[in-house]
Amino acid sequence: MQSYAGPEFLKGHGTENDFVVLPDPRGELELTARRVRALCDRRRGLGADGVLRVVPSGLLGEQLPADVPADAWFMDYRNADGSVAEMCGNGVRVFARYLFDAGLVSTGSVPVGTRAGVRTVVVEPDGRVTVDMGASAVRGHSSVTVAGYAMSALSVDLGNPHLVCLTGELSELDLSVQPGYDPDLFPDGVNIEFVEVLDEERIRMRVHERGVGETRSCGTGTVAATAAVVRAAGEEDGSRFVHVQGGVVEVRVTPVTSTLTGPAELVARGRLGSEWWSSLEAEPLTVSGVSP
Ligand SMILES: N[C@@H](CCC[C@H](N)C(=O)O)C(=O)O
Repeated sequence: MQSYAGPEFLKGHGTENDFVVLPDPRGELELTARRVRALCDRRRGLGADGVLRVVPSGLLGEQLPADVPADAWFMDYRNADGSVAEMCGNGVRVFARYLFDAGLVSTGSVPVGTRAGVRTVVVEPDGRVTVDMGASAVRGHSSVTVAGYAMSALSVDLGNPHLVCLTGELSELDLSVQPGYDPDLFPDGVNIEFVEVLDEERIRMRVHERGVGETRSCGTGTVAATAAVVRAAGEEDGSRFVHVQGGVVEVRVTPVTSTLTGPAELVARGRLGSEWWSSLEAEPLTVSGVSP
């Protein structure tokens, strides 16, 4: 019989970009790609776009970026396909919500370690959560193909890679398949944003995330999109409300940094089935490179 004494989990989201949060204060969880895929499976698991392991930076078991202190909490982020990513803008806001709610940090701003370096997060008086995302680095132009139609794209780095396409009406885009991109430029994959300018203050965005597929929001993607739109408008810095399928976030970009503000909620907490979790311990054998 299944006993529910496995690892603790929480479920949360930021504008419907959803995550399983796994508290791991002693750095004991063995979070394999198989376990991540099982947790994120929307039929056989809890269902999520990604997993956020909450671990002290010093216990991560990986080389830390130079600016991450060993005593900061670290967001060990994984995409739904089990791949590791450097940063997640919605994830880090949900992560900070967990730290505050669990009493692991007190009020004020909290530094969170990520593979892209430290990101500082603040809970606003209205309950929204803001993260300082650092500078958005524009790398140059490339192209993206959707259903055989090629569009020009701007490469923007937020610690993780993005290609932003400024396009028109978004509702007809079929993002159920991976859009084409230049694999020589992005050998590890890329997040791809499609952006429609609504007016001087508002943009609409859809996104195909690396390691996930189409999601209802992507925090780093909203910052990349705003950076591209502000640049196209000939501005040095600027703010936009970014309308995604899961809600609205507010983004500000300047030449030296950027901020992302929006809702971040936790909706459930529980324990994983111990037998289920243990059954996922060993990676299954792969046949011709295909994992069962
Ligand atoms: N949803 C995220 C981005 C998650 C990582 C991304 N899929 C990648 O592989 O870089 C966000 O809110 O930023």
